[in-house]
Amino acid sequence: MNRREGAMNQREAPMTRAATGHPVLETRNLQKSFGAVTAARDISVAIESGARLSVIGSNGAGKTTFVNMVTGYLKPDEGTILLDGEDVTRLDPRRLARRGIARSFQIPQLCMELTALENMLVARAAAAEGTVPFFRPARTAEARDAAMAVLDRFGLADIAPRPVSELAGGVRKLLDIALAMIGRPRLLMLDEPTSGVSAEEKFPFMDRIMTALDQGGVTVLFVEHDMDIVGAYADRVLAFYSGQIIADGAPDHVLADDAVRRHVTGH
Ligand SMILES: Nc1ncnc2c1ncn2[C@@H]1O[C@H](COP(=O)(O)OP(=O)(O)OP(=O)(O)O)[C@@H](O)[C@H]1O
Repeated sequence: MNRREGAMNQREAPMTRAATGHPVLETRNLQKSFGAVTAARDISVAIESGARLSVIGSNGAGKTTFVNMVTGYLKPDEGTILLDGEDVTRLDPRRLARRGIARSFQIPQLCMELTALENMLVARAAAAEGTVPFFRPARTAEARDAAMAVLDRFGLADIAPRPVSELAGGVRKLLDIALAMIGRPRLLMLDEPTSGVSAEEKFPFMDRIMTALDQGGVTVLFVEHDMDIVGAYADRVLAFYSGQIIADGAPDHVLADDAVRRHVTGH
């Protein structure tokens, strides 16, 4: 059974993966404005361990603002962020990364001149030390083995010695996610993982990512505009509109919601 068939079955019995306990992440009444624009209004949500949660919404709905607040790139004006029950609202991205929140970006954040493996070693040292030691990537055999194990999980072992500048866009995206996994995060945020991936490639691409992430035992939150991908790979969907969550639940339920059809999917 591939991931897509698995996801179909999950939709009949949504959230089965989520039955493992307390929320990894909880936000309470998050508020953020930019001048007259309210980008987050009273965002309260609990994300359970093991979830595959997709964040959807049209342009400007507040998805990135939410992800940026949870990963420490933006400070909320009001509200609280709890990681495993601990208040982390004021922590910066580096400290949050060390506490187990990792993210990938729509445009991969990689060092082009370094090889894939060297990028992994820099990321590993950064995860361990909390700084980005460009001139001191982790070089022990243990660090190398750990980096190769993560590359292997993503099917990237063969490109380990190649400079990132030589790699295709899709491979760079995979490497960026592998990089985020090197610190063994508890929660991984993916920003539009399939953007720029062709229609034929997007399902195999997501299968590869999700299989690798399943092995890593990480809770995943992904921002996504492609509803086929959302329907196939999420077990829960948060729909944003105008800085608010307008629907939250299993994909079938959220994608059939009238307000979501009106404001998000455009049906
Ligand atoms: N740094 C900023 N300064 C001013 N306004 C901002 C800033 N960041 C976001 N906004 C505004 O906040 C609102 C929410 O933006 P946000 O980027 O969170 O939406 P989004 O759902 O991620 O959209 P997209 O899908 O286009 O990335 C928008 O009106 C946006 O213009």
